[in-house]
Amino acid sequence: MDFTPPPIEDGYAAEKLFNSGFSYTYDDLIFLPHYIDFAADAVDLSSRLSRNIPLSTPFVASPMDTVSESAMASAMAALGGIAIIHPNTTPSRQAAFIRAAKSRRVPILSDPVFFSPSDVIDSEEDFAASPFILVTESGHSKGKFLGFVSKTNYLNQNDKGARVSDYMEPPPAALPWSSDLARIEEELENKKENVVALVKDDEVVDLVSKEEVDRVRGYPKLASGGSVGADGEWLVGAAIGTREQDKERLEHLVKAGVNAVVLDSSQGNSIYQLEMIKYVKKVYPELDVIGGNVVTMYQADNLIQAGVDGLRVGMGSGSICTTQEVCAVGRGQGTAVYKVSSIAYKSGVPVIADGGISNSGHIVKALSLGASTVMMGSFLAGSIEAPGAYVYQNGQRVKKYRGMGSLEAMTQGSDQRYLGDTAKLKIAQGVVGAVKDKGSVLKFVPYTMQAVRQGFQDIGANSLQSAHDLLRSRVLRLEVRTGAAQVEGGIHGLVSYEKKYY
Ligand SMILES: NC(=O)C1=CN([C@@H]2O[C@H](COP(=O)(O)OP(=O)(O)OC[C@H]3O[C@@H](n4cnc5c(N)ncnc54)[C@H](O)[C@@H]3O)[C@@H](O)[C@H]2O)C=CC1
Ligand SMILES: O=c1[nH]c(=O)c2[nH+]cn([C@@H]3O[C@H](COP(=O)(O)O)[C@@H](O)[C@H]3O)c2[nH]1
Ligand SMILES: [K+]
Repeated sequence: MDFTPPPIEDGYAAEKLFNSGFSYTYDDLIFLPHYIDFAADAVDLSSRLSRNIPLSTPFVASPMDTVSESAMASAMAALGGIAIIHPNTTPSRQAAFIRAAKSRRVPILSDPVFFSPSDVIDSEEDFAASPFILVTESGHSKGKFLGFVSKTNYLNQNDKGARVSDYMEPPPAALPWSSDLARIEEELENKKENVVALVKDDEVVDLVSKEEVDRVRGYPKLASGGSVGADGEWLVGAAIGTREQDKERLEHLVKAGVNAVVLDSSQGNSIYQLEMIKYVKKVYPELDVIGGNVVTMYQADNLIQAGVDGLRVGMGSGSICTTQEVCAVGRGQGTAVYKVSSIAYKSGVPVIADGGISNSGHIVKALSLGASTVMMGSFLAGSIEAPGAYVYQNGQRVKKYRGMGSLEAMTQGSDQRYLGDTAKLKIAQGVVGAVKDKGSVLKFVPYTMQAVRQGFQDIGANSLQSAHDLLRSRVLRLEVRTGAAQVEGGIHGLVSYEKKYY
């Protein structure tokens, strides 16, 4: 008999841990630290959203109507990430969000509104999210630029029934649409003006105020030129469904210059999606198509065979998701990301870890388990760039955040997907809620990135590729945390505390 004890293992390699029959999520897992021979600042987090879309920041804003419209798209692109514009609206409005985001290269908070000179402003609401109303001969973006009305100007106007031409201000100095913040600042300074117009192909696309320039200047300096395509415009993605009418929607999006399209389903391994992938690849061979959602290797393999350029992973892991409860289907997000990535990388298909991200540690885990990017809803929904206004709830400033499968969101737009030809009964797979005010993504995303770099440094990965190499060569070691270990890993035993990350 051989009484030599088996070797003591210092943590498990991922493949051993994830073959144990458990569905693990991020909080169940912990990485063992490795060896550091580089500075945290040296960690390179550049990645790919899909086969042909490089990103310098591996962050993606979710296609949800309380997360991604034009302001989020320009801010995420400015940060080196990308937003996927939600489809819970008409095709032309979804396309307009893409156009608005792509028509400038500064992450200002604006969605331009156009009036004709004879129009009358009914109320402050006509300004929507923009501080200005632009007046053109036609009342649309195409047309001679005649002047503008600022919200302050309107509020100070005694005769609210007056036509805008009676009190609008004349067009300010103009700059090309692609001007950066420094160029705009210089022009404002030189002309001693408070506002400058951005023009593209002889059309006014937006106005930028000194106030907006100062606001953006107050955030951490943007590290790169952002996510920019070959045409010099920011990269913007958009989501569509898998119904016949989504083909027409896609045509609108392509005309607006969309850079990648996400097929938005909770269970992506369907005949509907396989057919849509083939259709998109045939009609728009240059366009990257991202399939999903999937959580198993089997599902992923089917979509890869059909030709996807990217995979979105997660079923029921989102903060507003009730899918696992309602349908009893899904997977712990840590396991899902690891399993799908372990097959997708062999075909060079990047994986988006979608849902369940609530802190920087979750991002480190998702990326180190094989994902190329993380997609976030709740993490971004409390920002000023997310659609909707802040309200007070129990003394806290919050913004609405809702699932796209919640009854409220379904009634708003995605009704047809549920009440298709046969389904008569509507079953919600998501809830409506609220998230805390987090300020601008231009501030908290750079801090989150830095925290992620520190996590990478601890595991000895100086890039995303290096983290994936450590994972696959079994150098990366991890363990499952018991309930008590999770309590220990959190804040505990204090009478009170204040949690501040930066
Ligand atoms: N990631 C997640 O865990 C989940 C996400 N969601 C989100 O909610 C939204 C809706 O998701 P789903 O309900 O999965 O939308 P979906 O549009 O993919 O599916 C809705 C229903 O329509 C059917 N369908 C789709 N295409 C069809 C076609 N061409 N012909 C006939 N029937 C067709 C589907 O089989 C399904 O029964 C999405 O934004 C999704 O991201 C919802 C649930 C879970
Ligand atoms: O079960 C669901 N019912 C819904 O109504 C719903 N809406 C969004 N999603 C998914 O959740 C992701 C965002 O999750 P987080 O807030 O955790 O980032 C998103 O990116 C989606 O994958 C839903 N899942
Ligand atoms: K959930």
